Amino acid sequence: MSAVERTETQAARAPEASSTQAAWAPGASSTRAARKQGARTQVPGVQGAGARGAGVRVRVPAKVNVQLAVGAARPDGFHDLANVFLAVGLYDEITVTPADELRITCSGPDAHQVPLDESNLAARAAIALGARHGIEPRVHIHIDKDIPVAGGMAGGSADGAGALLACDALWSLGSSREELLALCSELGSDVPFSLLGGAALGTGRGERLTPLDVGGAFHWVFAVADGGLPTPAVYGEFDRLTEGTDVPAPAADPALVEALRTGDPVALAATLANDLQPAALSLRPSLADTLTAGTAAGALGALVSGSGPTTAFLAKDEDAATRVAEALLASGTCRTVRVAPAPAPGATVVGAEDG
Ligand SMILES: C[C@@](CO)(OP(=O)(O)O)[C@H](O)COP(=O)(O)OP(=O)(O)OC[C@H]1O[C@@H](n2ccc(N)nc2=O)[C@H](O)[C@@H]1O
Ligand SMILES: Nc1ncnc2c1ncn2[C@@H]1O[C@H](COP(=O)(O)OP(=O)(O)O)[C@@H](O)[C@H]1O
Repeated sequence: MSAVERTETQAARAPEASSTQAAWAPGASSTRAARKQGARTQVPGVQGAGARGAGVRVRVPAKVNVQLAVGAARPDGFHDLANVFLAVGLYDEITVTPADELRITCSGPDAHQVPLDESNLAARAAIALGARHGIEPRVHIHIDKDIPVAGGMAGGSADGAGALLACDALWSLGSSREELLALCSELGSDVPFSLLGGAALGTGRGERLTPLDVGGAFHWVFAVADGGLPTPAVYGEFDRLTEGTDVPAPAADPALVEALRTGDPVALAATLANDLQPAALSLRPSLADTLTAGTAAGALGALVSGSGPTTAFLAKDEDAATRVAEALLASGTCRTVRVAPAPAPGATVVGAEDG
């Protein structure tokens, strides 16, 4: 097998193989809630999930921001964006099964970096959905994490959207897409897109989505850096770097939207843009070497993914992506590389699990 890890060949990991776990009770149970929970073990549309103790497994993609136009800081501390999201084929899998109390476990190479308390976005999603419907979130949430943590690829958001969809199915709530998207936007600016997938323009703080057409497959290489970059720190550095300047209102680039629509990688590469890139490079200057290495290896375009520190490289085709990935690995300018196609579907129920 090539030195380049391919997402398609990754073996499924069992929830039991988790490397970290934690449990807590989110509050006293109400009788009504307990009754509701007990009555809702059937998952419509998922074969074999009606048995007591069965769970729901959901797959959720990572994202790259092909355009991230950032406006000035708003009074609430957020920034207005024109955020063109593209979902890529790197996935976390979230499995939710009935349990005595809310419990969260995580497996995967970066599992030790994932918080296992109520700050975990998957836990927050289960609590929020339960609260809306008077259900105690007595579930075991297992995250099989393949998306780099704190890497600008929305891994936490993916887990939030995945847990929401999985709990909705487990509890047979049948929430509409609009209801789920509204809950997602309460969890975080990027969470609605993790549910939607494909490509979309995010306005406001990124949570108001307009789906975009994508006319073909794009082949991406991601260089994963050592350590993460906290998103608030990168926005803070953006504010510092733009202080005293007139920050224009963010707007989507029509040429980029057209490049997505026609599936043209050369045109997309020419229009890639990330206003957070100078801030990420200011906080992590070594990322410039990674960008240079990928470009020298033949990438059509290169940019920091969102707030970083993952860097993203658009290749002409699958073979070119493999060559860029191998050159990046050999350059020693990143911790690891991943190859992934785009677009990828949003959060999807992929099966039932025995409890
Ligand atoms: C930069 C982006 C690009 O898609 O993603 P990442 O690269 O981190 O994955 C997003 O804007 C991150 O979205 P997300 O990570 O969901 O952010 P949130 O939880 O809503 O906010 C975390 C913090 O980021 C800052 N923030 C976020 C969104 C926004 N439009 N303006 C901001 O200033 C704020 O400081 C906020 O307190
Ligand atoms: N389920 C989760 N997976 C990963 N990180 C999480 C999760 N829940 C909360 N977090 C927190 O969110 C932070 C950002 O992680 P992540 O979403 O992976 O990166 P980014 O915001 O750069 O896309 C992490 O440092 C971690 O503290």
